[in-house]
Amino acid sequence: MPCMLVDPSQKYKPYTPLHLQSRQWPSKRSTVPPIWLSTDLRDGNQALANPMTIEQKTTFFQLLVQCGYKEIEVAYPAASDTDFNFVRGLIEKKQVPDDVWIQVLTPAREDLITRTIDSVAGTRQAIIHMYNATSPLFRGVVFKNSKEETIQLAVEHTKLVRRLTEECTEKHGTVFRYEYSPETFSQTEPEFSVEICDAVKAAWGKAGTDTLNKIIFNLPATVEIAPPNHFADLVEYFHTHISEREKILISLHPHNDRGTGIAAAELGILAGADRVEGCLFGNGERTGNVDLVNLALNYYTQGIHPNVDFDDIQRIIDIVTQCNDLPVHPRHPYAGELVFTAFSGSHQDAIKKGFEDQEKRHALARSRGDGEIWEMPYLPIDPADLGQTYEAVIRVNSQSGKGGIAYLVKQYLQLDLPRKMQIVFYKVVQAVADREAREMTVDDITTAFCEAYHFGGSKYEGRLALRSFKITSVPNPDGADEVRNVRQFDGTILVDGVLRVIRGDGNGPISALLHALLTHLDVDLALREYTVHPINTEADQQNSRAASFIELVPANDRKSTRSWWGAGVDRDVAASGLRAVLSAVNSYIEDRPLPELKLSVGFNALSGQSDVASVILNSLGLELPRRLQATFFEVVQRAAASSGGEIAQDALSVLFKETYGYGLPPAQLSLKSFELDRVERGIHLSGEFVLGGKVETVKGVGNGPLSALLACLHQLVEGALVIREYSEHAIGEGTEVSAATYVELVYGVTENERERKTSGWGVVSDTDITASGLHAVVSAVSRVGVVWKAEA
Ligand SMILES: CC(=O)SCCNC(=O)CCNC(=O)[C@H](O)C(C)(C)COP(=O)(O)OP(=O)(O)OC[C@H]1O[C@@H](n2cnc3c(N)ncnc32)[C@H](O)[C@@H]1OP(=O)(O)O
Ligand SMILES: CC(C)C(=O)C(=O)O
Repeated sequence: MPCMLVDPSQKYKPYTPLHLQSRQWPSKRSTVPPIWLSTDLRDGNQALANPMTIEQKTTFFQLLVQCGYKEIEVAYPAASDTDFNFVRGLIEKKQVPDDVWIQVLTPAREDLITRTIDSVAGTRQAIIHMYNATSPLFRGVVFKNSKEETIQLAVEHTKLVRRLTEECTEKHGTVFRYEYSPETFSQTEPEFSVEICDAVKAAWGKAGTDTLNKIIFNLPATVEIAPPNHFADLVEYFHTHISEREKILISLHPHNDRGTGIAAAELGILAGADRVEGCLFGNGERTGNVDLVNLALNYYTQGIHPNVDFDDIQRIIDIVTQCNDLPVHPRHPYAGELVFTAFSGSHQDAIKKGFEDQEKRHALARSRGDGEIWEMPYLPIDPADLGQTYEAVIRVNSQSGKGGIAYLVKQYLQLDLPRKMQIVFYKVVQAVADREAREMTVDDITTAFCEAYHFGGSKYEGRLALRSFKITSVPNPDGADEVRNVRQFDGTILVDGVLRVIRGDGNGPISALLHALLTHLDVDLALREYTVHPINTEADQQNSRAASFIELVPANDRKSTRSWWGAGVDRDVAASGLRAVLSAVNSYIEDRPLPELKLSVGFNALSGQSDVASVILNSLGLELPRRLQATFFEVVQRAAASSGGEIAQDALSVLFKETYGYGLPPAQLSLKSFELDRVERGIHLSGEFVLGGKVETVKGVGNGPLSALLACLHQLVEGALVIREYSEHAIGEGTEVSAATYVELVYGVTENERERKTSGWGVVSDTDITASGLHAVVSAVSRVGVVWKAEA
């Protein structure tokens, strides 16, 4: 059986509109906040299944004071000992700040008025609030009173309030103000509301024009029975018809039966009200009292400070809910846990764009000394103003789009993804969201990003990872201008856990790396899009880094619909681009096998040199400089030719050691010990050299240790020794670290009147970097065929 009536007019009467002549409120604006009264501890409390304990009421009272409420209805003291004792406790424990007025409610009954006034005796200042219902239904059904009897009830008891408060002032010094509520105002004939309030004012007899002497007429929408415009009409009627308006504060007390309590209050204020009574988050009878937080923040978002603070709204929610045991709805205006959250794609996209635009707008405004105006799609207030973070602003589920996901990547990884990459990554997240059928947390999204793009450290490294690299600029072989110089990439990358030395040329670092990947790993990709942005520049110049994003396509199909994106971050811009390339290449290669090292004679010289260098790197930890790679490669080729065209990896490191005496006992000449001293002309070196088993002490001066050593050596050899190339790098980590040094020596000597020039390498590693360099030079001397002075 259906419950709802086919014709509800048979059961429900519509409200009676008020034909207000030339109403003013529709075209007014509210530019100052009203006086606030919190009735949480009275109207809010009386609506709870379990009214608050004294302890809870005290906590709540302190919170209201902290928020800045200056008028607080603390109880219906005649209702219970708890309420009475709570009021006494506040007073006796001096918990009421001097600038706060406590208010207490009483019906128009002598015994209850007496007890109510007794409850506040001795406090510095209090508002006595008396009410009686005035509408026809209450007059007829509840009180069975005529209009005159209703007025008489109010008038007589107002006189009683006056007498008792005056006695109390005399006895205890308490200052009183008086508030009268024609309860059920919203259902009372407007003329009768005015008539009874005029009579109450006359009975009170001492309303004045100073704010503190004004009588407060509180107009409740005890039950909200009509749209808010009707309520505004009733208020404007009262405002324009009550006598001595200047001696009156019009207060509103909206309830929310139709869900328009906020609107009723706002329109009522336009219609002439000065004050609003309500509760935090709208607690109160039935659907609640008007929500003071909502109302105040509506002012705030108009640029008007409401004179109350909700700096840490979560703390306020926590205290309120602990006290009244009522949850705040997740969609509650300003306060719900979801109100600053967008799940849907188009909202997220707009918010992301809004933040980006606002950042620029605010920077410009700051530079001009202008205000930083908040203008944000879908967010009428800055969550930060309420102590909320932006963390929850964007949350991702199956309704979300690329914009929201990109926002989170930007927030949490500081990466501003290019639009096309956003679309690609969106599909990655969507796939996870669909698979898991749940909301994606920030952690899910950042992890998905790190996994997809092998981003964020060794945990997410792909099959290829950059270890070290050098970019050198060499003149263009065509002899073109400097700008068009060729860039050479020499680097070490980890390939499936094995170090590989790779090298390539291009017109920039990225194309040089792509060339190296083609040469060594058969990866034939070209660059289609490349963007880079700084990270952290403003906040922390020291730690600023570059983020690069790269799209690669098959080299032979630049318009390909298939492409691979990569991201890389590094302090060095070039390195960030190179990391991004490897990130994209990792996606491209997936599980496919990669070419192995080629150690057979006749193979491509470029990859051959690097492959040989890779073996030396993996076996001995030495990163050979490019010229040494070339020299040693020739040695390897000769050795391989004489052993059937191939050379084993083990044999290769033995060959290297033998060729350069690396790690072997010194040959002809060695440096047994040395001392370095700073002298006026530079560095003085005194060395004990062992030459052909004989120890000789030789001294030399140079502008550094190496030139001082050469000065010593020139005392032992005929001709001249010149260092052509010198490089070094660390081997190992932490306390195990040592230095590897590579020195290429050129030796020139005149023999039989003809000049002979030879060159040779010395390679040494030592825990002392200076010793490593000196020993490398001495080692090289043994490989350039010097003529010893003794021999000459
Ligand atoms: C719209 C509002 O929120 S108004 C505030 C409502 N809040 C509360 O009622 C909470 C506190 N109330 C109470 O604890 C109790 O109702 C008390 C202590 C005030 C009175 O309790 P009781 O004496 O048992 O009376 P009861 O609760 O039945 O109240 C109804 C009586 O008060 C009368 N009454 C109701 N409102 C008023 C009023 N504003 N002025 C005078 N009399 C009133 C009723 O006509 C009825 O009288 P009757 O017994 O002669 O028929
Ligand atoms: C006592 C009055 C103001 C009241 O609480 C109401 O009408 O809701």
